[in-house]
Amino acid sequence: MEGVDHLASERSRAQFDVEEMKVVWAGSRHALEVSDRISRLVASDPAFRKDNRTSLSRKELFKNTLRKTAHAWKRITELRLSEEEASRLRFYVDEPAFTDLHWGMFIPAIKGQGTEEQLQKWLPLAYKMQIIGCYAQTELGHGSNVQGLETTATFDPQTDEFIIHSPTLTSSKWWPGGLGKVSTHAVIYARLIIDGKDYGVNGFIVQLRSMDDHLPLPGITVGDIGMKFGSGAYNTMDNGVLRFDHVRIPRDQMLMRVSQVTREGKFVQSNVPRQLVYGTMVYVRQTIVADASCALSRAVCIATRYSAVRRQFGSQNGGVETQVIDYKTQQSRLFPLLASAYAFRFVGEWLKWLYTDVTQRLQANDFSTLPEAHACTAGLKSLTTSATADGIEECRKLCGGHGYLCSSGLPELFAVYVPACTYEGDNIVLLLQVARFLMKTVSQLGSGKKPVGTTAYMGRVDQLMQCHCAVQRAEDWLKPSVILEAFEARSARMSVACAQNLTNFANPEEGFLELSADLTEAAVAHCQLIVVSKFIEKLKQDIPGKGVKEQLEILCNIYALFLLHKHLGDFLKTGCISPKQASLANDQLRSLYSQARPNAIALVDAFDYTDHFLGSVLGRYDGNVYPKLYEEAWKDPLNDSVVPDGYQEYIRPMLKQQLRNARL
Ligand SMILES: CCCCCCCC/C=C\CCC/C=C/C(=O)SCCNC(=O)CCNC(=O)[C@H](O)C(C)(C)COP(=O)(O)OP(=O)(O)OC[C@H]1O[C@@H](n2cnc3c(N)ncnc32)[C@H](O)[C@@H]1OP(=O)(O)O
Ligand SMILES: Cc1cc2nc3c(=O)[nH]c(=O)nc-3n(C[C@H](O)[C@H](O)[C@H](O)COP(=O)(O)OP(=O)(O)OC[C@H]3O[C@@H](n4cnc5c(N)ncnc54)[C@H](O)[C@@H]3O)c2cc1C
Repeated sequence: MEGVDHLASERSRAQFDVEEMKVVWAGSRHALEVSDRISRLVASDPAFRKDNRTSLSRKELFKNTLRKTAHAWKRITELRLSEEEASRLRFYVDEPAFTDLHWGMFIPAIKGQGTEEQLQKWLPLAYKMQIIGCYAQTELGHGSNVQGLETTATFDPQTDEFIIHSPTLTSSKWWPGGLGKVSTHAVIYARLIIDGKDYGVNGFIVQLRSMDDHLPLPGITVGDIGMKFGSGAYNTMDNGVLRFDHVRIPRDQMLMRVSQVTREGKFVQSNVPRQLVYGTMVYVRQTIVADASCALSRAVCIATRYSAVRRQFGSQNGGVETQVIDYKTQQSRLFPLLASAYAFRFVGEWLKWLYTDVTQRLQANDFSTLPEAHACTAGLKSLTTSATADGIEECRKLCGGHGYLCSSGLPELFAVYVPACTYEGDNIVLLLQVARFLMKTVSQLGSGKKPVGTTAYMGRVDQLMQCHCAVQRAEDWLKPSVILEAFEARSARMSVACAQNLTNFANPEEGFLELSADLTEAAVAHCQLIVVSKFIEKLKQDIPGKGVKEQLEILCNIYALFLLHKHLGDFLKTGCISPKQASLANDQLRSLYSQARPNAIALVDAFDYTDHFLGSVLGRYDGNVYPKLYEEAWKDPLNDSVVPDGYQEYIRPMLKQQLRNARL
């Protein structure tokens, strides 16, 4: 029935103030106001319609994206939206586009690695979109191994230029989003060669296309790399291929904050660490963690609403059947994902703070927290994107058969999201970076250098190697100190075990390769500890609103105990908890699911997603699923005609043949 809220009774069961929870989710009252206003603006604009994406051809899809991005830019300028509002608008338009890379990587790369003069020259053009840029680092032959990039930038002292060249097929730039068909400029990464000497990989601004007719400039070959996973999905993006044939750029187009090349061709290293060349990746990894909570919460919102609408079995005396959300198995799959969405939100907030802090320190030439910022952004990007990709797929299964329909919104969400496990650093490669950081931390424990920040707990390693979990009753698992100690002990013991195993190898690098699977598990344990501890820290804040803090406490405990249950092997093997304590944790978890149940719909309402953004018949706010699913099916282009195209050509002759055979 149109206009009826089928989930009203669910909403009336909520034991907390949903409006206040919306503020917590958004981060502040101001952020909620902006987000709410902009999401409605997008939802009410027919130009941002997105329900036809899966039936468009690649060319139509791409042109449609160009139209939407142009319209979005028009609205941003007409309404004089602030940077915050404009970024929310792009978010709610919900279509991967070249603008993500222009605003998300090209501009940050110039900001982070350019000199003051370079910022003055390039940023105004980029901010007004008078140039459009992308981030061209990865090549056909190398992505993870940035030091293995082959593109060269050779300094020519005669002309005061760099000659950018792709010496091999594998040196072709491959993957950069926005490169294939749109970008006029790119920040490219190439080996700096002066007088035959290789100074490693640096960033350069290169113009790719003519500002008059958009044709590639001389010496440049550029195009799209082809269709990607899923229909619609990430195919709105023109991931590209790019080759240079001795393309000349002025010397001042090398990004020179980290190192400089003088007019005489002298290489000068600033007093900033070389790793700052990788700075844009640190920035983007941090935004990807925040984005993980958005993608996961979206899938969870769909699966939770649908689980409350869907009924199967359990009818007594002809009464209504059981809502599938009331099955404990459904709860044990769904509620940890709901809790994870909140956990990732808060760790994302914290990571943003850490990033801002490290940026301010870098400006004051304090580089001391850079290794930790790198380890945290790399590790949390890996942890949250892997969990989110798996979580979206689990939500699809939680919706049964209907979850497999594009109209559920889940297949496209999954297809758009999964590459997050690969881009901005393959998730395993990033965990190995965390593992290196942990092994370094452990190796320095006796040296008097006290671990700080997220590894501060390692400073109590002696105690953590000995401690015994104090849990005697299931309720003991609700104490934050008990949870923290278990996670700290598990992480410390796994790292120490790896460090000890490494000493069995004469060559530490060989040992690192041999033990790399164990090392990634230690890294995961450390990253999960960070997420759990940041959730617990969040709960120490003053959180207004009836019942809001209580609900968050329930979710925090679900998140921690679910992880404990999932990684029981780690906790038992390291002797952090006993089998009896593991079973008490499981009892507590079941009880927490029951406490979360009446609040589940309100907890997903707190994400404040419009139906337009969710793009899901199953996740509709009003729960009016069946008539809309039915309606949606008839909109499929296959249903444009009753008898399909191809009947005369293929079906009819086959049927006739069968008829003839039968008569024989
Ligand atoms: C609508 C919502 C929008 C949300 C957000 C939108 C933004 C757009 C988002 C998505 C669109 C997709 C865009 C995708 C873009 C890309 O994929 S760009 C390409 C990204 N590529 C990678 O991530 C490559 C991964 N590889 C690396 O990062 C590195 O090469 C490496 C794996 C770290 C290894 O590097 P290397 O071999 O050079 O280094 P090591 O020898 O291991 O380490 C040397 C020391 O340096 C330290 N280090 C390494 N990296 C960093 C860093 N980034 N910062 C600081 N320090 C770093 C490392 O720890 C070593 O330190 P040590 O010597 O003290 O041990
Ligand atoms: C949708 C999408 C958008 C992208 N956008 C951009 C962009 O805008 N700009 C850009 O420059 N790039 C972009 N990329 C490229 C992306 O950053 C790389 O694909 C990514 O960094 C992974 O590198 P790779 O492809 O070389 O993987 P590989 O490193 O070749 O990975 C292959 C396998 O090898 C494993 N492996 C690799 N090294 C190790 C190791 N040391 N130890 C153990 N296992 C290892 C990995 O775990 C993986 O299983 C994009 C990629 C995708 C999919």
